[in-house]
Amino acid sequence: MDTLTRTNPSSHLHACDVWFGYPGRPVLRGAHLEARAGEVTALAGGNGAGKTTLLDVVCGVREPERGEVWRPGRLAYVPQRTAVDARLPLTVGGLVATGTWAHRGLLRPLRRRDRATVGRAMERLGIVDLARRRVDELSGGQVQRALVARALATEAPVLVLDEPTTGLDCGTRRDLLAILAEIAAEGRVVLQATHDDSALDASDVVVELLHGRSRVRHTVVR
Ligand SMILES: Nc1ncnc2c1ncn2[C@@H]1O[C@H](COP(=O)(O)OP(=O)(O)OP(=O)(O)O)[C@@H](O)[C@H]1O
Repeated sequence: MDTLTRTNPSSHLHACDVWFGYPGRPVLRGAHLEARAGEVTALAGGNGAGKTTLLDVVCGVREPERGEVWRPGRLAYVPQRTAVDARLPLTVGGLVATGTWAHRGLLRPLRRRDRATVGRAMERLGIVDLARRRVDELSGGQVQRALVARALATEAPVLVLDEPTTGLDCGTRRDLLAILAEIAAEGRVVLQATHDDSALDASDVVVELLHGRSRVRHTVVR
């Protein structure tokens, strides 16, 4: 079998020689990606380069035609905000609480521990005051923060985000990037696909996708 997906005994997320295409459209042609615990890794590349496709493969949403993917345990995926149906009939608190389903099981009531996890995630993203607001009444930046809080509430060791800063104002973008750096510093893997220069600058490692292959563009030594 050419394709292999494994749980990584180390704390790194790793994709090796990944091939994937849509019908009649090859996209990934031997892409490699490594994202280490404790670092923010950015996946860069022009429109249509295959960033979302590679994230989908890395997260297990799409099965590669060839290649290997290792994941260090559970993973939380924040898709592009525009790919999320913001007409969700949910409050912000309800949305963030769905992040705890992995611990408590679908439709089981929130335990005290789950409520504390949800509260901490909302506090961290500065959205406690939005807890009772409906998601479909929020601005784009507020939805983005709620989605990241939901991912944090999963307590997964790996956080994968697709263009998390797109459409955010300067201050919100800066705050979100600082939060991602803090999350990585706690020993988690943070991987973000991005076009945003400030997000690239704030990342420890930048991997660029070009013609379906990837190369490390730079590693920032802090
Ligand atoms: N569901 C799909 N079916 C067919 N082709 C697709 C599908 N999704 C993406 N593609 C194509 O695959 C290629 C890579 O798309 P992908 O969304 O992965 O790129 P990207 O780097 O994330 O782009 P962007 O920066 O514009 O979001 C593009 O040519 C796109 O048109």
